[in-house]
Amino acid sequence: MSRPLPVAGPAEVRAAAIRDLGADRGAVAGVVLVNGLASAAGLMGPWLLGRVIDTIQAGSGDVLGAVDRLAFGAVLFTVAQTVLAWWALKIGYRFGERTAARVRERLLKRALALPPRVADRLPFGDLIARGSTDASLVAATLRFAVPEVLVAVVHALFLIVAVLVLNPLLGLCGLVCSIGVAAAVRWYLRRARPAYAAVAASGAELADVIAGTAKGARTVELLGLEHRRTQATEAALTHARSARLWALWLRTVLFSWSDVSLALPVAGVLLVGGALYTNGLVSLGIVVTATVYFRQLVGPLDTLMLWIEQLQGAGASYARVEGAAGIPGEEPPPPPNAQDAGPADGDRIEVSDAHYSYTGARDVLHGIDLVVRPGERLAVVGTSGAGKSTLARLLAGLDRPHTGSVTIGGTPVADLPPDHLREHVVLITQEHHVFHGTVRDNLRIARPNATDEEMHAALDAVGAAWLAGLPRGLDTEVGHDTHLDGAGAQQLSLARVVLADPHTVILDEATAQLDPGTARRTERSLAAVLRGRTVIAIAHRLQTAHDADRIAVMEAGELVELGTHDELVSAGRVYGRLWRSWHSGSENRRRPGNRDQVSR
Ligand SMILES: Nc1ncnc2c1ncn2[C@@H]1O[C@H](COP(=O)(O)OP(=O)(O)OP(=O)(O)O)[C@@H](O)[C@H]1O
Repeated sequence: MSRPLPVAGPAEVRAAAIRDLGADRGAVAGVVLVNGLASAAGLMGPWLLGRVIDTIQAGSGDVLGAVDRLAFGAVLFTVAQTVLAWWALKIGYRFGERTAARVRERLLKRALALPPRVADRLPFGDLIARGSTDASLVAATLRFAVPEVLVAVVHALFLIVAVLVLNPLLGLCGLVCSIGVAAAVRWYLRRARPAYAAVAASGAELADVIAGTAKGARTVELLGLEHRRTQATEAALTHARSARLWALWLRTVLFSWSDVSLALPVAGVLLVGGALYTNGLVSLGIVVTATVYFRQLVGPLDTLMLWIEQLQGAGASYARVEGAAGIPGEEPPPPPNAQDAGPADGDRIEVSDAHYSYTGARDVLHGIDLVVRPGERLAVVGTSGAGKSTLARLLAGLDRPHTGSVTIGGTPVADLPPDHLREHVVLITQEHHVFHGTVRDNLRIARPNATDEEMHAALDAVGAAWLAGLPRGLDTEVGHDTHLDGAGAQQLSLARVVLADPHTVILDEATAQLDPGTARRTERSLAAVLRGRTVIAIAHRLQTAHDADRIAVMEAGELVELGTHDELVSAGRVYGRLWRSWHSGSENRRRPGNRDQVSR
């Protein structure tokens, strides 16, 4: 079971948010400035309305002319406010898009920088949820929340300051009546953070269960585990649903409470303003202006409420996206000379007293000692679970033993940087991948500076005749312009091996599960790839072991026999027994193409 991925704490999320805002500080300042101007223009409308009322009430001079001028001014300021607010939002949205891209790129870079041995053990569904749902939520929030929140805060501040300047008593009255809103927000925030963290975690758990079922679909089908997997999915769904319902309930209370609270400042200002006006302490125009300002405050405060609620979910997602920085990378760092120097002592592979455990609780390899000579063909045989694939992973540098060593030319293979590693050793399994992009892109993964001639030669070597039929040759988009079948995709990945040109190739089930037709084509391609290289084959057929220079026999995590086919047959121990039982089997079992699986 893989350990859950780390989640960043509030301080780390704050630091990341400040970093993201700081990275585009020009845009942030632009939003605040332009929006400040828009808010200032917005204040003029209600003020001019108050002046209209006071002018009509005074009733002296050219009242109509004065009212016309004031009304024209109000129209001008309203237009100015609309244009400035649109401009502020435009700057804000652009900022949001840039920042969202930055957050996604950061997560992607972190995930890609993880060594395969670390990435392999991560909870797959959780990582996918962070890169998709969480990153999208953070991106959407940054895109809309930052500009809208800034706009609302600036607008609200301007309105409050304007009422305080207009009449401090009315301003204070409005603020006292706003306490209900503050109480609602405080109540909500105390509960919302853990609630949304639980929503995000239960979503990731659900993604993990679904991804696990999809990844192991074959095993689920073979072992009849459908009911158990359905039960696990239902349990995860129930968990996710109750977490979401709790968060929704909190949200419902917040909005009902704040709706009532938002009406109070307007009512308070009207009541106190009415009393002040009746006693001749304030003009009617000022009371109307202050009431309209407090009425207008509902708009930005509503926006802030909405975002406070949304930010809880986005905050939990931000914490999960940033938490990826805390995924432990490598165990011990590679020695400095391993970074630039390749193996010094030839291509000799040496496994010395290697112990390995997946979980830390139980060793699955118990002190393996093995030397593979350059150019040798070694077959590794053994019953299922004996540790063959684990040994293959250590030999390929995908993992390192917790004690002992696995070296190539004297250098620990897991310490070799990826570029050097693939020049020395490549593991071929039946899990080949075709990347979105052209055939050329797919091949240059193995050797970035490969020429067209070299790529054609590599595809030729593995018998990829389909290249000639592609509409745009190496520039054909795989998956878009053309579809490659299983054997074609395997040939493409084998051509990558030819280009990487490693001295050692490790084969683990490269063809074991393929249908006979595909397997035959793939084996022909493989033969071309293996020529002139050291080959370590996890042998699932005794014929493969028979053709090898030497055979290593594994049992329960130990290397129990090592020698040539003839030596092991005459020793009459584990391999000898296997060979005799296979050899004395039916004609049918020896027919070419039939698989005698040693490891099952
Ligand atoms: N990812 C893993 N986490 C925990 N234990 C594992 C993992 N992979 C393999 N094991 C365990 O390690 C032991 C060796 O497994 P390994 O796959 O290396 O054997 P194998 O000889 O290759 O078997 P097979 O022929 O069935 O593939 C087994 O007990 C297996 O259950």
